[in-house]
Formats: sequence, structure tokens, C-alpha cells
Amino acid sequence: MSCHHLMRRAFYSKHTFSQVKQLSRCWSSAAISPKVTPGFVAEVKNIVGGSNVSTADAVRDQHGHDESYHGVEPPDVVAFAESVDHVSQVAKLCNDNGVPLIPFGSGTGLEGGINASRGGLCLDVTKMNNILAVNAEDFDCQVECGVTRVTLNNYLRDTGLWFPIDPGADASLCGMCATSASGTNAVRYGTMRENTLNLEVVLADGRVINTAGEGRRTKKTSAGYNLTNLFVGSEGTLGIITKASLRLSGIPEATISATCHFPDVQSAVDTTVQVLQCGIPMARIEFLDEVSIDACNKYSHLDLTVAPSLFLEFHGFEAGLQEQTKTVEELVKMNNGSEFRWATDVDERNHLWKARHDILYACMALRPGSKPYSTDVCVPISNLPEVIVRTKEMIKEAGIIGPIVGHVGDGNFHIFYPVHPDDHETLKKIKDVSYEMALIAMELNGTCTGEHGIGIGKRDLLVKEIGEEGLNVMKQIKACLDPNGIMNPGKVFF
Ligand SMILES: Cc1cc2c(cc1C)N(C[C@H](O)[C@H](O)[C@H](O)COP(=O)(O)OP(=O)(O)OC[C@H]1O[C@@H](n3cnc4c(N)ncnc43)[C@H](O)[C@@H]1O)c1[nH]c(=O)[nH]c(=O)c1N2
Ligand SMILES: CCCCC(=O)C(=O)O
Ligand SMILES: [Mn+2]
Repeated sequence: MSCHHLMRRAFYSKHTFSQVKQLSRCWSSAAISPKVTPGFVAEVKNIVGGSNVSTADAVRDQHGHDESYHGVEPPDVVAFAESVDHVSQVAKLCNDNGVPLIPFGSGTGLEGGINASRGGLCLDVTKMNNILAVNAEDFDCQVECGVTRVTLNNYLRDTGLWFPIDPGADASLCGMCATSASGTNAVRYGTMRENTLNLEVVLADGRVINTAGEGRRTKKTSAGYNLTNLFVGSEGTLGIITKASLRLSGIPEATISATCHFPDVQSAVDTTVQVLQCGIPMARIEFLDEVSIDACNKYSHLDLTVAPSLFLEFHGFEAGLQEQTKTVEELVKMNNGSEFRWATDVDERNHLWKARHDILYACMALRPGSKPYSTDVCVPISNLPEVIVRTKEMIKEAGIIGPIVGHVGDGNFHIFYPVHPDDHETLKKIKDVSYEMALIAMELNGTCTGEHGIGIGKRDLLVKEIGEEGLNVMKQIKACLDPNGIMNPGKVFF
């Protein structure tokens, strides 16, 4: 562990989050990575242009944290790339000088992925925001790394196509590749893994590759190793993704949303399993426990019954949807669930899903002034009730507030703990319960992260999940692609 790293660790353990935020600004004048010299900054300016480089405190702070509870760790310098050539030259420069290089998509990650724990250069790719191609008849498109999912969907509106992966946040599409994001539509449309056809990646030494071969954009391939999915979920530790070829889907002719509630978690999950067993192609099945519903009611002005609930969405043809909704209603009834509350017109539907996506902010409003501590485990769906029930017991015993929200059709759920950054006692309890919950999920054949990634918060869990040998193979792959260890160091593993 470097001297600088030890210093940081000691520093963070002694200071509150807000103190760290304040004090990290004081450090701003001194470079954290000693290799970021004025000469190095001048060379970066030569590559991307002076106006695309900043060492200003505000810019560095803004790039030193994401939407998670982790404190600010600003990079020494921020560079804005405008082309693959910029990215390639900056990577080579960082590699030659041993300077940490942290790709920045849109900063909406939830595991501290962009924190510059070891200083270095943050490469912001938001200016690379061209939609390069839409092949409507092939259901695919190619975008530059800075294009966000909402921008893409607005652009696609008249084509009858859309990109369905929806993590709620308006993240950059290549940032979504980097974290293997998914969200509410994954039960029907899959995650970034199933929807990425090819990636252009700049490696640490500046080489540019196309993971499936230049120009390839097929739905299937058996050609060699799956490099595309090596980079999906690599969290900026293997290279910078500069372009993505993505699958698109047809906008459904009809969409219906509904909510219903249940006497307990088990009946909500049983219903979900039975719905999936019947082969009903649900677009969304979201579980919200009674604490989340209460938070949603207060924050988003809904008047839902405060009980474990499902938010459902059906996509398809009008006639088919009638059959599907009828079957699901029957299954809900069989499991002692309530009548459906329908949201058929577009405003009602949008309001419902906005409330679901605003859950983070709704949960924080339960404790004004708090920050979110979010968790993310995924288990085989039959084990979902057990992990939720055991976690709820731990939450009750610890005396903390822990609203549960789940992409239940995928066996994936989150708890958003609202916590005051200065409340160390509660934070410790939350960390302990979260850690224990991840262990329970793994004991039940699950993973410590379904969609948010490892970042800095789950590095010790990764080795428990993958095993020493598995982790060693990951490290060997990293060493092969990034021998100087410049790519987002300190993320995914120590
Ligand atoms: C309110 C809210 C709600 C949700 C979520 C966030 C928020 C704020 N998320 C998290 C979401 O998945 C995450 O925000 C994006 O996947 C990350 O995209 P950014 O562009 O913001 O990456 P960001 O800039 O935060 O970076 C994330 C990581 O990817 C790396 N990276 C970014 N761009 C890169 C590039 N071009 N090349 C290489 N590495 C790159 C970074 O270095 C970092 O390690 C989520 N997620 C989810 O899966 N399901 C969900 O339901 C939700 N819900
Ligand atoms: C902490 C924000 C939450 C993210 C999320 O994954 C969801 O709402 O499903
Ligand atoms: Mn989620």
C-alpha cells in the first residue's frame, strides 16, 4: 500500500464525511499523485487543448465523487476528450508516466467508481456525444461514449425503436456498459451484457480495439473469446470504452401499468415466480416493501396502501395484453393480493414510474439531511423471500430505517438507508447489516451486486464471491491489459 494510500485511509477514519469534503478541497493545491507535474499537465493540454484541461477545485471536486455515500476524492487534473484520438494519446501519456487514469461517464454510479483514491487524471468523455448510426432494420445503433440513454431514446422516437435498459438515472451508455447496468426493464429486455454487440476500447497503452472486430454488429457470434463482455462490467479498470454498438427493441404497441399489494413479502414473490412460470413476458415487475411505499406516498404524492407491493408493466399488442393482465390478476388473487390499480394513460404511468425511480430521494426524505447508502444483491428468485425476511429481521434488530426495493423478476433488490454523514453509529450499523446481507445472498447462491458493481465498497466481498483463484485470474487479465496498473486503480480489487 502506498504511503499516500495509508495517509488517506487514516484521514478518512478520523474525519466525518462533511469534514473530508471540506478538507479535500484544501488538498486541492498539492498534487495527490506526485507524477502529475506541471510538465505532465502541459502535455495533456497539448493533446486535448488548453480549454479542455482543468485543475480548478470545483471541477476536480465535481469529478471526485458519484451519487453514492462515498466521500469526495478529487483527481489532480480533469481532461475533457473530444475524440478517440484524444483518449488514445492521453492514455499513452498516463501509461508512460504511471499516472492513474479514471474514465468519467456521467458520475451517476453508486459504488464510488470515479473516486480518485490515488489521484491522477480524470478523463471526462461527455463531449464525445454523437449518435453515429441507427440501423433501424437491424435493430441496432452505434453511439459515442458520452451519449446518455435519454438522449438516445429522444433521438430514436420517430423510428419506432427504443433502447430499453433503464437504470432510472440518465447515465452515459458507455458508463452503463462499464458497470453492466440494468434496472427496471431487465426482466424482459436483459441487461447491458445482452444488449451490447461491440465496443471500441482504448487500452491503457493507447491501442484501440473493437471487441467484436471493426464494423461487426451481429446479434450472435461464436468468434473467439467474448471480449465485449470482458469490458462490460470492467468499471474503467481495463480500458476506456469510446464507442458502443447496442441492440434496440421495437416500441410496444400498447403499454399498461398496474400496482397491487400483498399481506407479506412471500406472497408477492410467489406471485412473481408464478407469473414468470406462466411465460408471461412482463416488462417490469418491481417489488416495494411497506417502508418504500410509505416513502413514495409522502415524496411523490401517491396514495397507495402501505403494504408490500408490486409495480407491474405489460408491453405488447392490445389483444395479447388483455389475456396477460387477466392471468396475472388471477395469480395475484390466488396469493391473497389486492385488486389491481391501473395506470393506463401515459401521464398516470409516467407518474408511477417516476415515483419508482425517485425512490432514492423519497427514502432520503424520510430523514431530512441524510445521504443514501444503497445496497444491491441478487439471488436465484426462489431464495429471494429468505434473504429479504432475514435482512428485515437484522434491520429491525439494529433499529435502523431500511426501505427495500427490488427488481423482483430478476431476484435483484436494494435497500436505501438514509443516513446522516456525521452519524457514525448508524453508519456502522448499516455497514454491518449490508455486509451480512451480502454474505446471506452469497450463501443462497447469489451475488453481492446485481447491477451497481464492486467499485470501492465491495472489494472484500468480491474475493468471497469469486474465490482466491478466480480473483487471481481477474488480476492476471488486468495485468495483461494494463501492466502499469494505471486504469482506475483501487477499484474492483485492492
Ligand atoms: C437515482 C439512481 C438510480 C439508479 C442508478 C443511479 C442513480 C443515481 N443506477 C446506477 C447506474 O447504473 C450508473 O449510474 C451507470 O451505470 C453509470 O453510468 P455513468 O455514465 O454515470 O458512469 P460513472 O461516470 O458514474 O462511472 C461509473 C464507472 O464506470 C467507469 N466508466 C464510466 N464511463 C466509462 C467509459 N466510457 N469507459 C470505461 N469506463 C467508464 C468509471 O470509471 C466508473 O468506474 C442504477 N444502475 C442499475 O444498474 N440499475 C438501477 O436500477 C439503477 N438505478
Ligand atoms: C440509490 C439509487 C438506486 C438505484 C437503483 O438501483 C434502483 O432504484 O433500482
Ligand atoms: Mn436498481
